[in-house]
Amino acid sequence: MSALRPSTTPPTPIAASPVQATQTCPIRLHDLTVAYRGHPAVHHVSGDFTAGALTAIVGPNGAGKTTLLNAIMGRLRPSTGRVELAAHCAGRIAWLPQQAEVDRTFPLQVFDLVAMGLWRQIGSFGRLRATHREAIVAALQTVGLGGFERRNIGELSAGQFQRVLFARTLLQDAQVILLDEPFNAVDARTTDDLLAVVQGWRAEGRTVIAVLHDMAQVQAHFDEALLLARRCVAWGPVAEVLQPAHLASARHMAQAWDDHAPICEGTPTLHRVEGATP
Ligand SMILES: Nc1ncnc2c1ncn2[C@@H]1O[C@H](COP(=O)(O)OP(=O)(O)OP(=O)(O)O)[C@@H](O)[C@H]1O
Repeated sequence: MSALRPSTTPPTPIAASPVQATQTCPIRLHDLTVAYRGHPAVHHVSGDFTAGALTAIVGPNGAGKTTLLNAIMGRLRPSTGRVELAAHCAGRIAWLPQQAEVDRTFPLQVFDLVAMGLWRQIGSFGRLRATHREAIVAALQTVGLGGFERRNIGELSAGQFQRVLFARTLLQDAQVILLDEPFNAVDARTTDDLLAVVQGWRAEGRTVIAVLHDMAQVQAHFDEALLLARRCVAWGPVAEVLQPAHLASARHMAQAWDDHAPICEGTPTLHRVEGATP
């Protein structure tokens, strides 16, 4: 078994496949409401995600952040409104769920899990060629896990497993990458390494949308923020969204929540701050 520790292996970039540069909005929300058993978790949200930008979705616990990601992925059906995906994004959205959603008892080796990122290229019955194997090894090296190929995923620490999921995402060659609390329960070194991967996606023109709780992280690394408290409190450049008044408003809305509220309780709200640039 390899004795390599990820924290001693600096990430090294692999040759990224080029992303078609486009300014077309990849995802547009049209008055989107998503409810569970009639109770809205995301309520009347409209706006565009900026192409090629890093957007953080922030807000209190229960604000609807994961629900919104699930709606974008098509895993939840809107009650009203819709999610519009640009044509160039069809089938090219990667999704990295919260670790708690992944069953790590499944007997699977790191190499095979990362190889799943090539599914779009290879298909269900395709065979891995030498170039695919090289790409898998390179992706693992990029996330600091060179030598971990034959480890069982159940043997990895939370941080190591998150690196593996990032390696799989690297191979997906997605136009849009959705990350749900990607740095939860991982240490500072791993977070820094994975943030470098995220910055690499940005440099390649990919659109990244991440649910985050660490506001300092958002301010330091992200271009835009969508502040949710079931409704959209503010959406635009990070510095404009993360103002004390907006954060207080989100906290107030969270405290005022009524879990038995009807599905439509007022006029739609939207505070997309204009002038955003990636
Ligand atoms: N499967 C479900 N069935 C019923 N209600 C749900 C379900 N999933 C989430 N909810 C409710 O929807 C609301 C939004 O949940 P969601 O997980 O989207 O919030 P979040 O902003 O991601 O929260 P956190 O920061 O705590 O992860 C919450 O009130 C939650 O209880």
